[in-house]
Amino acid sequence: MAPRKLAAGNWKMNGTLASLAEIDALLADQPAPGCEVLICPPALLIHPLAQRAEGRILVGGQDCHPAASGAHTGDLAAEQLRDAGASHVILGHSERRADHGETSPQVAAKAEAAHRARLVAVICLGETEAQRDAGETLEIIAAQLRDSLPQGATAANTVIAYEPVWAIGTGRTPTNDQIAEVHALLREKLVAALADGAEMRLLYGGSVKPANAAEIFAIADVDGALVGGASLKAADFGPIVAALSAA
Ligand SMILES: O=C[C@H](O)COP(=O)(O)O
Repeated sequence: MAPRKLAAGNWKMNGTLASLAEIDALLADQPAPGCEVLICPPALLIHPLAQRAEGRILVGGQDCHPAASGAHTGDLAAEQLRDAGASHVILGHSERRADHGETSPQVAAKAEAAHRARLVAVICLGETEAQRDAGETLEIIAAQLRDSLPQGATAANTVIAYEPVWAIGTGRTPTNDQIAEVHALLREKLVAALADGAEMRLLYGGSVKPANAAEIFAIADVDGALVGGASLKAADFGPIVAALSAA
């Protein structure tokens, strides 16, 4: 069974080679954290980060193409991420759904490609503010989960991240009850759909900071976080990793 707790950092389109010093600082402060730590940097930094981390943290991509190779200018195959040192790949982030028009069936196809390359797929779901205001959150999340989950998903090869679009990079977070409600729905749907659905890890993402991490990690069925802005600096991500280790 996969270790339960996962602190994942999504650097998005931020960072250069010099930024890898933040990982040195993180590991110097917490050489053996009590949870898995995953950093998903821009693709160009996957290989140098994996070499530098020497297995002490996990490294992931932020997207992959559904095909294993071919004429797809500018895209990256899951096999190439794996070859560079990645073990995970984030898929279906709301920024890719918005910026690149990714649909849930496309996310499922990418996740199947990730699994073929032996990558763990971190599949992101989340409602917009308008959808929440309209009372559609649970319906939207259920539909995204149903359509984004690939054939062959297991607790070992797939992680689900709930990221309300309106909480990403805004400093706003849902209430604990709102997070608990969505995670309970995800758990119920996963248990119904998969033999090991009770074990699949559910991350919360959206304005997770050192100040709110412990409170969020205490919520039922929150097995970790997908952290954006606060994953860029060891001074911010370190306390989040520590809070999850202690949860
Ligand atoms: O993938 C990470 C999420 O988009 C959260 O980003 P944030 O922590 O900057 O709000």
